[in-house]
Formats: sequence, structure tokens, C-alpha cells
Amino acid sequence: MEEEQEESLETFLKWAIKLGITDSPSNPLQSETQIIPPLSSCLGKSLFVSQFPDAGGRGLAAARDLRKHELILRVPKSALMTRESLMLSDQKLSLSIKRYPHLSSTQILSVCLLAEMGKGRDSWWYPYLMQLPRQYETLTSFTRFETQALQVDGAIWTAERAISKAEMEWREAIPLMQELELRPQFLTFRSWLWSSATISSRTLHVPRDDAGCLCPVGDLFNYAVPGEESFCSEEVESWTKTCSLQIGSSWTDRDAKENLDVEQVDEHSQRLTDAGYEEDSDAYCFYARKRYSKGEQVLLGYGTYTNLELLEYYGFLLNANLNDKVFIQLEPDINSNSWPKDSIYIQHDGKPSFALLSALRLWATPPNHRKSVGHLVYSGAQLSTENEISVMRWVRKNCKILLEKVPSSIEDDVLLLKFIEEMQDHPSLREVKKMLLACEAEIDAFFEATSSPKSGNVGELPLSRKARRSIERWKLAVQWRLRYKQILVDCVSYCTEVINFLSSQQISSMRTIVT
Ligand SMILES: C[S@@+](CC[C@H](N)C(=O)[O-])C[C@H]1O[C@@H](n2cnc3c(N)ncnc32)[C@H](O)[C@@H]1O
Repeated sequence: MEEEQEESLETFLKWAIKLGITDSPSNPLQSETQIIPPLSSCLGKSLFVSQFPDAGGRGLAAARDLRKHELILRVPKSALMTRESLMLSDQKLSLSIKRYPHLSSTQILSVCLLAEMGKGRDSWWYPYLMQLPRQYETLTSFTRFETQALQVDGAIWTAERAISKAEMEWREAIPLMQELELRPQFLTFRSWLWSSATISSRTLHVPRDDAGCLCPVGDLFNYAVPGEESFCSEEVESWTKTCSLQIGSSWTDRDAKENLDVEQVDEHSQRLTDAGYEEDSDAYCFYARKRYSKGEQVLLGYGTYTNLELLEYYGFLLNANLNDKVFIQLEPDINSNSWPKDSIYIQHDGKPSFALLSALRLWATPPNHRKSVGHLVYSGAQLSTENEISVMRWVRKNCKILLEKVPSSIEDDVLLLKFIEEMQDHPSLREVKKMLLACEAEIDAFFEATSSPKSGNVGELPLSRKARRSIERWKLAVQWRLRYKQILVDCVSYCTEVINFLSSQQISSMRTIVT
């Protein structure tokens, strides 16, 4: 199996070189007269394919030390898979699609992808199609059990909405797929979920096509949180998220220059983004977002996402995600519509967001004084010790309420994750049965949902294929809810610390007044 995969990868990289995909794009530092020997792969000069089990699986590693902002991969337009390129090469497809103008660009790309898959070896894209993952863990693939394992109403709702949207889009596209006479296996909802997850997790933004493009080799970069290198958060926040591997293309020269290491300023450092489609060279160009040492994984910032969004669009999440948030609902009398709902949250580090603090500071001010302190509130200033203590008490109380609503504790989830990992490593379960007691109900529900024998008598039985697939998504759901709870617990500690500090200040200033 592994040998087969390696062969298929080799064939793919040879195919890619014929299309002009290269990790040795004309390098200004290379002498003009230098003769480059013919390559057997499009990679090897700057990048190579490698496995990163704890950071995305298959990905791209640095083949040498890379400088920040250096051009490391170039994929010409002719190698990008788009609705346009697929329709241009298939007249029947193109004519049929014109009869379904109500379908969205993403639905059309999804149909085109399935039609291309249906051609098998006859497809011009065959070497690339063989490299696409066969399954995804995006929220649309979650079963009812896995969805419920998220535990938090908002997250469950997000998963259910994603699944019903996918189903609706599939139903709308069926007549077109039937007209194209796709084989029955490509007409199923399962196949639709595969193609839409391929698009959701792998397309790159291109101008004038909302569906984006599939970019051979370029879609092998795994994700790093934007802002983790030297960029400031305001710039990152302003990034848009219209396509799956969305790139921060809105930066200005000034922003980028301010963030450069002085010693690194060379002609490459004028490059402002990780990647983007460049009209002047008719190619997708990828740049090193930071300095990389040989062998290190080279990552791409697809955009800023919370863990739930990462799970929804890409099927993974990060333990340390600067953009993760727990949204907090304010009663109408607190918010009075001054702040957008999505600005009211607890940050990944447990601190209340700027908008949440501001809204609460105003609410904790007597109504007849609110007008006079408005300018202070909007500038982010604390109003008074009492006011700040009330705010922190409100936040702490509401975090505790949210923590009480979820059916398991952080300790339970940690134990359950250990159990799940043990189950993945030793599917016979013999050694892990002792853990069953703590999370018995949920574990039983898993066995029921995956039609596996109940936990009581699983001693030696290996897990079914269905169960093994489900475990990965169950684990993601537990990891997600654990991060959610951790943020709330951190917030409770943070508020308590601030309350204690402010109270002690209050006491000492009262003592000063008395003495
Ligand atoms: C554009 S592809 C990257 C290449 C992919 N690993 C592959 O083998 O084709 C995006 C997918 O890679 C995985 N991925 C990317 N970055 C990751 C990360 N930091 N942690 C875990 N999985 C990641 C997710 O499955 C995601 O949907």
C-alpha cells in the first residue's frame, strides 16, 4: 500500500513538472548562466513532500534553508483546476451547466470534480485526482453521535446547519449530474460530501471565481495560524475569508516593511503575502512566510479561523489557536446593539474581548452617567474600580453558567481523550477497559452509533471499519469541547485574579484615607 502511494506520488510530481509547476522559480539570486539539470520531480530544490503526523499529516518540508518572503513554488495558470478550465476541456459538461444557472459556483465546481473523477484514467487530471484524500473529517461528515459529542448548542447547531446545507446543495445538483450521466456511485450524497469537502478544504482564492481553484502541489501546504510569525493582530483580523486557503492579500507595502527583520531586507522581502494569484506572471506564487531551516515543515496561513470554523471547513483544529473564541450572549439591555454579536467573546487566552468589556462597562454604569463616560468606554479605558469589579463578576458568573451547562467536566474529557487514543492504538481495548467507568455513557453511545459490541464485552474484538472512522471525528469533537471549556475556565481564573487585585487596591486605598 505504502509503495503504491509512493509510486503514485512520484507519477504525480513528474506530471506536475510537465505542467511547469516548479519549486525552483527563476531565482534572482541564481546566476543567469547557471545550467539547471533536468529534474525528475517538480520539487526538491526548495521543498519536498514529507509526513508530519502531529501537524497535518502529508505536507511540504524545506529542502534547504529558506529565507523569509522567498518565492518557493510557482504553479502556472494552466495547471490550476477551475470551473473554467474543466468546462473548456469538456463541451458536454459546459453545455449542460449552462442549463442550470441557479447553481452556485461551488456547486458547479463540485459537479465538475465528480464528473472528472468519473472519467477515471481517461481524465487529464488523473495523476492529481489520485493524490486527493479519499475521506475528510469536516463537520459535514459528522454523524449524529459525533455532532452531539460537541456538547455545546451553538457548535451542534453549526454542524447540523452545515450538514443540511450540503444536503440541499446536493439535491439541487442531482438533475445536472443525472443529465451528465454520472455513474450511480458519483451521484450519492457520500460522493457529494467528498467533492464539497475537497473544495472546502483545498481551494485557493482566484480572482473572478468565487469557487476558487484546486492547485496541484500548492494544496499540499498545511496550515499555520496567521499572526504567529511577526505580523500584528489588527492586520490579521482584517483578512477576508471568502475562499478556503485564503491569503492575506490586502496588506500594504508599509505594513509589511514594518514587520521585516532589518537583516532580511532583500528583494524577496518586498513580497507581502504567503501566496496569491499573480496576473502579471499568470501563476499562483507561494512565498516563505518566515525563515525555515532545512527539513522544517513549510506552512501556509489560509486565513483566521476559530477552532469550530477550522473543523467546519478543514476537518481539524489546533490546540493553540490565537483566533479561537467562546462567544457570549448578552441580554438586549446590556448590548443595546452597539456591538456586533461576533465581537462579544472570550479570547483564546481566557480574556474578555474589547467589545465585551466595553459593553459591560457601560452597562455597569448608572444610566444617567452613561452618556458622559461613552468616550472613555469606546477608547477601552476602565471606568472605576467598582465598575471593573462588577464587569469581572458578570463575566465570571456567565462563564460558570456555560460550564455548568455542558454534561462533562474537563477532567472527564481528558480521560475520555486518553481512552480514545488508546482505542486507536490498541483497538482490542483490553488494556483500556478500566477507563470505561468514568465515561461509560458516552462510550456506550459510541458503540451503539457505530454498531459495535457494547463496552461490557468488547475485550478482544477489533473495531469495525465504521467505528475506526468514527473515532477520529469523535476525538475531534472531544478536543473541541475541551478547548471550549478550557477557555471558560481560564476566563474564570482571569476574572478572579482581576477582582482580587482590584479589591486589594480598594482596601489599601481605604486604609490610606483612614490613616
Ligand atoms: C490544503 S490541505 C493540506 C495538505 C494535506 N495534509 C494533504 O495531505 O493533502 C488541508 C488539509 O490538511 C490538513 N491540515 C492542514 N493543516 C493542518 C494542521 N495544522 N493540523 C492538522 N491538520 C492539518 C487538514 O486535513 C486540512 O483539511
